[in-house]
Amino acid sequence: MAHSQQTAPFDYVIFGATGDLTMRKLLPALYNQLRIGHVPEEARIIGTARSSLSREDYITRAREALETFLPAQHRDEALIERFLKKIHYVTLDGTKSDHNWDELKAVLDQSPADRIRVFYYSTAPQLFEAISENLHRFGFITPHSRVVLEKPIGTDSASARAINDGVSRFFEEGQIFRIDHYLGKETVQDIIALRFANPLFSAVWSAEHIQSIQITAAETVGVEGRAAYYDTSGALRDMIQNHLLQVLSLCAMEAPADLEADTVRDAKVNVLKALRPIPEDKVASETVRAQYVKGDMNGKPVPGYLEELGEDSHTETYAVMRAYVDTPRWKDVPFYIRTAKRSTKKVSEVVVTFRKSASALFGTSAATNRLVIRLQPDEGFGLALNIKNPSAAGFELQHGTMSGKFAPADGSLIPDSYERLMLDAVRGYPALFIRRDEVEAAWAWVEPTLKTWAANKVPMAHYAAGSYGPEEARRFIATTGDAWHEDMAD
Ligand SMILES: NC(=O)C1=CN([C@@H]2O[C@H](COP(=O)(O)OP(=O)(O)OC[C@H]3O[C@@H](n4cnc5c(N)ncnc54)[C@H](OP(=O)(O)O)[C@@H]3O)[C@@H](O)[C@H]2O)C=CC1
Ligand SMILES: O=C1O[C@H](COP(=O)(O)O)[C@@H](O)[C@H](O)[C@H]1O
Repeated sequence: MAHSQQTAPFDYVIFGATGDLTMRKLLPALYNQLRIGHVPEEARIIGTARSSLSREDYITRAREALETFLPAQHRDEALIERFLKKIHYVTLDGTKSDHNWDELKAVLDQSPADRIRVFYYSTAPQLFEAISENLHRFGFITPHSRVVLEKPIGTDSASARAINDGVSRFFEEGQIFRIDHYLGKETVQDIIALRFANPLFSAVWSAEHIQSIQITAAETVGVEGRAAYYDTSGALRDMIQNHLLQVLSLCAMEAPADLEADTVRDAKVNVLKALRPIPEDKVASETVRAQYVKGDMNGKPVPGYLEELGEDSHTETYAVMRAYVDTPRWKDVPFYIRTAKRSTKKVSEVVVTFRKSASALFGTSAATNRLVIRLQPDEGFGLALNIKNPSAAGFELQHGTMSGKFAPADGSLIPDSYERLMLDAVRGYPALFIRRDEVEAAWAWVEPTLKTWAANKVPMAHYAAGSYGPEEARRFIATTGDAWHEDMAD
């Protein structure tokens, strides 16, 4: 995935520029890239939304966002001023052809015709086709244009196909960049480095040596201000269909011949297509869904999901699925995929449990080797090993852990995933974006579970906010002889 850090001058046109995502992630990401010298002087950011705002009004909001969301060590008043000068704002309803497109044209026409244009759709996906159609109608889509699509790409296979078809009427697949911000995480890319740059792991990365793999993304937050979206989505659609299946495909893919975008994406989609289907009559035994009820977080009482929502709901805030990748490499190895809101602690990690040593030398005293790839926070890895207990009189084993940090060599902070992704879209570098067939294969696999859950054929379990999850999940993983990482001895 080596590529140049240099970026040509660009115009970044953000639809949804007044929204939460733009303020919290997109503007800080572009600022940081300017700070480290990856944004050329000519680059401009053109925010658009329906809200009627002057450029000054918008810049005031953008300044507040940077002051709120930039890490303190990155804030630099002079640089913030330089960044804000790049920003324009056009009041525009992207779905209406009789709106303010002339004003957007006037701003874009100030740049040369071959200027790279990135259209970032930070809006609900139902708007994507209409915005694309208007961009086409008014001649904004040039050969140097790309479009970035925010998640969710649909709520099931049919709606994902409709969104993809809608955008594809106006953009070539090579111009479409579907965001999965987990792929922009440096630590997620570390899965590739650990697996393929270390013979230590590549030699044992198969069913012969691996007993199971757990992939967890747990959060302490609830649904915050996004209840309206979340309640129509739920944990499976929000986290598993996209982020966690991407992590799974990086863990399970065959070695790609090179790190070109399509070679890696081919390898990933092969995994998604090899996922053993979970038919509707198996959903109850292969998945767990749950909702948090009131509990305690850091000693403070927090309400349950239904109380936060203010109404009844069958939306899950916790989801577990057991996946099998039906390839010779992964014969019958369970992959446990788990996500939770209002969990005990925030942690995203991959836990690889190796099979027990076959050597008779130490009897049953040798523990299993375990590799923990900590995606966030405390980014790094730990490898649990058996070593000799030096204080024992005879020959006794004890557990030792070899660990390392995923940290930039120059001591700087790990960049936020949006920094890498937003600039990769400018560079036209799609390796860390999801191809259409990946999105659709992922929906196809989760769909029977979604349907079965929607029909309430699987009981909704409950867990206290601030806990690791429901008791049902503990019983579930034990049925295949495993335990969750937090319940393990080491
Ligand atoms: N927030 C987050 O952390 C994440 C968000 N996402 C996704 O990103 C997208 C945006 O999320 P978020 O920022 O939270 O949502 P918000 O509701 O905060 O923002 C939506 C934005 O879209 C604009 N908008 C709505 N309708 C139109 C229209 N017809 N034409 C132009 N602009 C329009 C709104 O402005 P106005 O009303 O002024 O038009 C606003 O700027 C969603 O699809 C979300 O699922 C994905 C991952 C994380
Ligand atoms: O896409 C989403 O991701 C976040 C979690 O992202 P992370 O980088 O903090 O792990 C999640 O909170 C949100 O619900 C979901 O839409």
